[in-house]
Amino acid sequence: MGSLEPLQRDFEVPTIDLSSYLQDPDSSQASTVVEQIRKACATSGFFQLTGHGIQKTLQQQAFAAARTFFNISDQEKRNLCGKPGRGYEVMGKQFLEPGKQPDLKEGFFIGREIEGATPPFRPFQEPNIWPSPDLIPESQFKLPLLDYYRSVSDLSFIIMKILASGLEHSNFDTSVFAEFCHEPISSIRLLHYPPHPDTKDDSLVGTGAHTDFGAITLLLQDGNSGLQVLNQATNEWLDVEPREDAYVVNIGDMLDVWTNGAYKSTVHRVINTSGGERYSIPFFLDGNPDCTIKSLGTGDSMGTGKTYTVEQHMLSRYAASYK
Ligand SMILES: O=C(O)CCC(=O)C(=O)O
Ligand SMILES: [Fe+2]
Repeated sequence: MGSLEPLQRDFEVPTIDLSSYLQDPDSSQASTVVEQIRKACATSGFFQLTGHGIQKTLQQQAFAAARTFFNISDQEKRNLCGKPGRGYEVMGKQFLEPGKQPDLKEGFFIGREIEGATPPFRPFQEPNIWPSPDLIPESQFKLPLLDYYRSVSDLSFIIMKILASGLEHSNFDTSVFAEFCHEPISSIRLLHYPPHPDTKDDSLVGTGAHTDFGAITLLLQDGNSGLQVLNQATNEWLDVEPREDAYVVNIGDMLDVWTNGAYKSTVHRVINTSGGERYSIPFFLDGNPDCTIKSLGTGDSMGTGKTYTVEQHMLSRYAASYK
């Protein structure tokens, strides 16, 4: 076996078909899927997932909901702003890349619905904010989006299992993943990018260069290009093909820390040069708020001796990237 360091030419975003794993996770085809995912996460930290079992009609309903929402008036959207991770986020509210202008995108966050929750609410656990049914009927927004949320959330737990299986022969204790997936902070975010106003002005970005905060992200794209991943070895941006049938799955900072970089959280950005409007819907699995983020290997390989909870980590990342 050669060096474990990935070669530069291995930096790619492969497409991986999950169907054999879903049919029988103990089959030999399923082990191939586990290995393909492990390898992708150890190199670019990104892959596209097909055969994931999420219905095309549900995905289309989620995009239709996003289009309807972003078309309502500016004032009506602003009335639906909320705490971090909930409701409407105005254009330019997030500022991900120092040295660039604020992100040219608007968004709408939906978190896990918590039955019977009463105040005071912990951060990221506030009730969702919904447009009044007179503005957008529940059948066109709230209901399909909650359905969509549950489906992608279930898929994210399956991917966490696969990522744990991929580490079976390492010294990482992945038993914490079950706790992490219990009552997690997680959200879907409807995103709308207007056409890029001036492709010659490189201070303008749709989503500035960043790494994701949580464990994994499952992103649905609308077929418009714009997402790029940074190959740090060559300092080149790799375009991610906008496939409507696939989820772009990527590793976030928590998993990178847990695995000492065995799974990589890679810098990415969006520049909407598609010429038209671009919509995307990321799902972020950020985990149980009380879970600790530190190396799961033996010894304190982070060297700092510091540990953070999911909640502390999320609060500090939101504070750093929101105006
Ligand atoms: O819109 C996209 O394609 C990616 C968005 C993204 O990277 C994020 O929200 O973290
Ligand atoms: Fe991201």
